[in-house]
Amino acid sequence: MSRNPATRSVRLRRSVLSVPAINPRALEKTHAVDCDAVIFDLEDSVAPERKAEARENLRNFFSARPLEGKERIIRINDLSTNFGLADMELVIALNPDAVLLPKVDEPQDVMAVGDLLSEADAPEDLRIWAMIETPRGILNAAVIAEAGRTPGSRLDCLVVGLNDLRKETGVLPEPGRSYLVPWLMQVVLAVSAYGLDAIDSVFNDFRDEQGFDAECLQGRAMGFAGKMLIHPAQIEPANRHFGPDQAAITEAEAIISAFADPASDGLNVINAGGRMVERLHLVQAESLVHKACLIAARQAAARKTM
Ligand SMILES: CC(C)(COP(=O)(O)OP(=O)(O)OC[C@H]1O[C@@H](n2cnc3c(N)ncnc32)[C@H](O)[C@@H]1OP(=O)(O)O)[C@@H](O)C(=O)NCCC(=O)NCCSC(=O)C[C@H](O)C(=O)O
Ligand SMILES: [Mg+2]
Repeated sequence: MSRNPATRSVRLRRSVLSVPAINPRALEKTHAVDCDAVIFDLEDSVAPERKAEARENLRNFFSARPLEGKERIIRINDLSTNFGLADMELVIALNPDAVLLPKVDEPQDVMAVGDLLSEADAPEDLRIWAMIETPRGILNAAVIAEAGRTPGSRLDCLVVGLNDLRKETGVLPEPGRSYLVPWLMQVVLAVSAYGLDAIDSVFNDFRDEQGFDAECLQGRAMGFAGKMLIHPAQIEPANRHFGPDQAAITEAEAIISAFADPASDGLNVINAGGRMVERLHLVQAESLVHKACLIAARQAAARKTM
């Protein structure tokens, strides 16, 4: 059985901003910025001797006021470290939308966290995201994503981490990511096979607007749902590049109207202005228009709170 990406429930994950949990000022900024999701990082952006302080910051942040209209994800330290279990206790106490596991090598890494959540009776809608950023993680991307299909699995999203992957493999940073594209596509293929989302890696040089634009365009063309970000300046371009543009919305609406025409009743394929359009394109068009509606609703809600 194959699952068409267009039939998955549509989530907005164009811009996924990482915020070091050690930085209360940056945490506070997440209320005002227009990203779709926030990753509260307890892992690599927090020094070992400050992990407890970072957890305390997150407790204070979550208890102060709810973060409206954005997915909330906590990135923990690997369970094999001295910090992983304390991070999981915090996740269970704070009940974010998801927990992000770093350096996932194999499906068992995801299952171990799933078991901890179930033993703690964590709500079913507390999902698991997995960072794919090790050579074994790339090699196992398909079996990791497949684990998301086992009954009761909470796996929802894979996030590529190219800093770690470059460190492990020796691939050098270069525009176009030519040596990395095959591995990135392996992740996209894996999520497409098992109905998950894939988020493209961070782009470190947050002042390089042109470089960031090019990488967003590439990530979008490869099939990523969005991009992990490190700086608020990256949010607007990520939203623009990973959201449907007006031309795509107009085209999708035309496909929906063409199939709604009684003349299309009983037809699986029609001529839409000289182009073959099938019902599979209708499904894609409906999904795109739904996404556009979600974005419009978010913008309207944001205007209300201004
Ligand atoms: C990279 C930074 C350390 C730069 O910070 P800074 O020098 O403070 O930048 P600016 O002066 O331009 O900041 C302007 C204001 O914006 C706020 N800010 C900056 N970044 C963020 C953020 N991510 N979220 C919220 N707010 C942010 C600053 O506080 C300034 O505010 P104000 O002082 O009021 O003017 C910094 O951007 C940063 O720490 N970024 C995130 C780093 C991070 O999360 N790292 C972990 C994720 S990366 C990753 O996962 C790699 C992956 O694992 C892999 O292997 O590839
Ligand atoms: Mg990493």
